[in-house]
Amino acid sequence: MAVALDRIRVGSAPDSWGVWFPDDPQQVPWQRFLDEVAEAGYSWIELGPYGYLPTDAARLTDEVNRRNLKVSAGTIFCGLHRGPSEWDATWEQVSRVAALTRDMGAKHLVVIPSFWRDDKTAEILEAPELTTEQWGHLTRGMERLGREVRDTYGLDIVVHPHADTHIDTEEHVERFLDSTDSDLVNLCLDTGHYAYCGGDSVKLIETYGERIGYLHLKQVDPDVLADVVKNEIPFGPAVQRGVMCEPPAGVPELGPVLTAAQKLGVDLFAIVEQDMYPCEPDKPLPIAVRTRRFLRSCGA
Ligand SMILES: O=C1C[C@@H](O)[C@H](O)[C@@H](O)C1=O
Repeated sequence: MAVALDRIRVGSAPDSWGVWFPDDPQQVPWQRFLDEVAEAGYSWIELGPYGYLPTDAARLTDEVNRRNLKVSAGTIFCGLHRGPSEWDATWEQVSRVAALTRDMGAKHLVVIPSFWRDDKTAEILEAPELTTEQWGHLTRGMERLGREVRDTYGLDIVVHPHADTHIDTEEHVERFLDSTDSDLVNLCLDTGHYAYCGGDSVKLIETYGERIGYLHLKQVDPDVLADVVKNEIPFGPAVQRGVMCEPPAGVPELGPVLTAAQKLGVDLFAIVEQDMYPCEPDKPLPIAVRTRRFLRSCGA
């Protein structure tokens, strides 16, 4: 009998329906996502890319309430390692997303660092390693973001390590955490991205427990990943090859991750995200139903 994971709040996100962009002909309409995520047995969702779901808070509230759904977070992308000149554009994006996130009753803003390699074209956009000066811009910029988002919108930022960004490997994630103030900046640990970049999620939860503010549950297919690493394939094409797979077929094992998170003794969102852009419209629902059932078997 699995341990009851009563501090874990499971949800899902547009990402698990193949949604990466606000508007794209290869994606399912937002009404279908909302209908199916509720049908699959989830009660918490994220906003996904801003503009995919309605951006009018009253309208979105009506749509989620009708389906007994609640919103756990919104998401932004930013390149604060480039220095203070990035602030105005970042804040302009943050203002829109954070206002909607707050108005939907959520408490978290997921912050994803910008990509150093283009998802679609594989073009190298920036060096994969930051200079010492850029690390300084990144950590001070994220602290400023954490402070201003909290003061202005009442939300906590949770920074999301991600493949093909500068916060990816164990070394980079630990460096980021060691260089930022825990009162201002914590982590959205994405178990799939962390495994993709060679990290061990259970170890990170056990050693940096007080910095884990939010979870994305995701698994990697180790065979596809070996090929991706060997051939230096960028993240977008890697997803098309199925590198992020349906639990429990991949790694890391999610039961031990959830048990380690439960032991932290705090309430934590654990939002399922199986990247699959682009996908056939009938593919996500059966996977979502099976994944929800699997997580229940783990106690969540
Ligand atoms: O949180 C996420 C948002 C997606 O758009 C992203 O690319 C995905 O991999 C992810 O983890």
